Amino acid sequence: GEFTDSSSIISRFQQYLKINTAHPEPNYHKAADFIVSAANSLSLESQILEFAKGKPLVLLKWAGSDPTLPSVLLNSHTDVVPAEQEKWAHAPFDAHLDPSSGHIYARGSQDMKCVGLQYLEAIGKLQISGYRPIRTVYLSFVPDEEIGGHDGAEKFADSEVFKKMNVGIVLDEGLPSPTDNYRLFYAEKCPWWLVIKATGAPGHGAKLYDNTAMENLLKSIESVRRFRAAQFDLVKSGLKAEGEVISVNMVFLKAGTPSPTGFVMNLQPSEALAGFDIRVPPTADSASLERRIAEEWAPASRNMTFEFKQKVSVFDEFGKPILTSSDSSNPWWKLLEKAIRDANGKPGKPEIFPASTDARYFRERGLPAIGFSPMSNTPILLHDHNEFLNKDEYLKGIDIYESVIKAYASYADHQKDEASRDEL
Ligand SMILES: CSCC[C@H](NC=O)C(=O)O
Ligand SMILES: [Zn+2]
Ligand SMILES: [Zn+2]
Repeated sequence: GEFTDSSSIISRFQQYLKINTAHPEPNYHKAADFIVSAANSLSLESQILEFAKGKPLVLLKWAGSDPTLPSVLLNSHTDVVPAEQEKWAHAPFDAHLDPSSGHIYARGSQDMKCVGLQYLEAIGKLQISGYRPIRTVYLSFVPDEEIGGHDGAEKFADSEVFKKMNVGIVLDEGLPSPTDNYRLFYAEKCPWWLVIKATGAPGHGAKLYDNTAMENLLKSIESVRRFRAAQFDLVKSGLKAEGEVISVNMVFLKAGTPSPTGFVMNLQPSEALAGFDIRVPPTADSASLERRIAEEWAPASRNMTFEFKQKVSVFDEFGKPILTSSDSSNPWWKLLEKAIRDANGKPGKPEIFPASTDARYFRERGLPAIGFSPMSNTPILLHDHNEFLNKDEYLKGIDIYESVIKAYASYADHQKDEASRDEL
């Protein structure tokens, strides 16, 4: 039919990609209208929630036959990161389909407009096949993820509406895989955004003396670099996965005395700052990292101070690391793996997501949440220039979700489900 032929499916994806929802001025209303009209054509119940003004969240519902069972939530964010238009081969909001490769170039093609629309396309296919869900399936299209999710998923997960939904399992974004595996994430690293500041004696640019701000800062930077290299070596040697090590990258340097032509060259400044994006896995020894920061990276003994611009705890309110179990205590994990295999895909090993997603707001509340974006044989281009997804890979992802949504919405082992929620 017209709805399920692959050229209509691809052109709907392109339409969604063409809506410019890049920060700092995302066109959220246009995206919300697009989603609501797609939902109408599938006869899904829809509502727009505005937890923060100008930031609509679209919530869709596909009612199940047994409303007493905990529901399935399929989450995706509608916002995307900005793109440097001139540096792309094809404009980031043209959704250009390259006829020879089949790649669709657009900001959001991997992160994560693909997933949001694949959920809907999969539901459309299931409806046409005559399938009726037992569990209720909800879809949330949330704003704000790329700037922290505080006005999106965080407020949503905190809301009365959310409580009434009685969610039992959440699916959210993952990462592409360059191999034919599909990557699955049970946890994510926590962002610690650190600014260290060195102070020291100012003086003549020609003079050698101790305790300058620059020297004090450089000693810290050397120490951070050694730590970074050691963590990275663990990954390079294959001893640890990317998700298991602490990442630290210097993201800014600020020092010097400005002059009309640049900087004063013969004056050693009395202050110097550096910023670091640190990501801490929930499995890491975060207490020892805290000591390292206070004792080695910003020691008061070297005239240094530090401040966190953001410091997300790796622990929940009971002091337990925030993660979703991927063993037999979590039936959703096995179901997902099996559903992927049933659709001829290969599930990978459980991993820790290297950056942050909205999944943490659901995991924090004790809900199982799995990060999964069905993109295999695809380079990782999130936040990069020329982000693309191949059209066949997109279509394959819809088949995968058809299998996954059917498995989840049909899963009716009530007792087992309750047991696994208690354990989590
Ligand atoms: C911590 S708020 C920013 C969230 C962002 N998420 C995806 O890239 C990230 O930098 O991981
Ligand atoms: Zn994302
Ligand atoms: Zn992102």
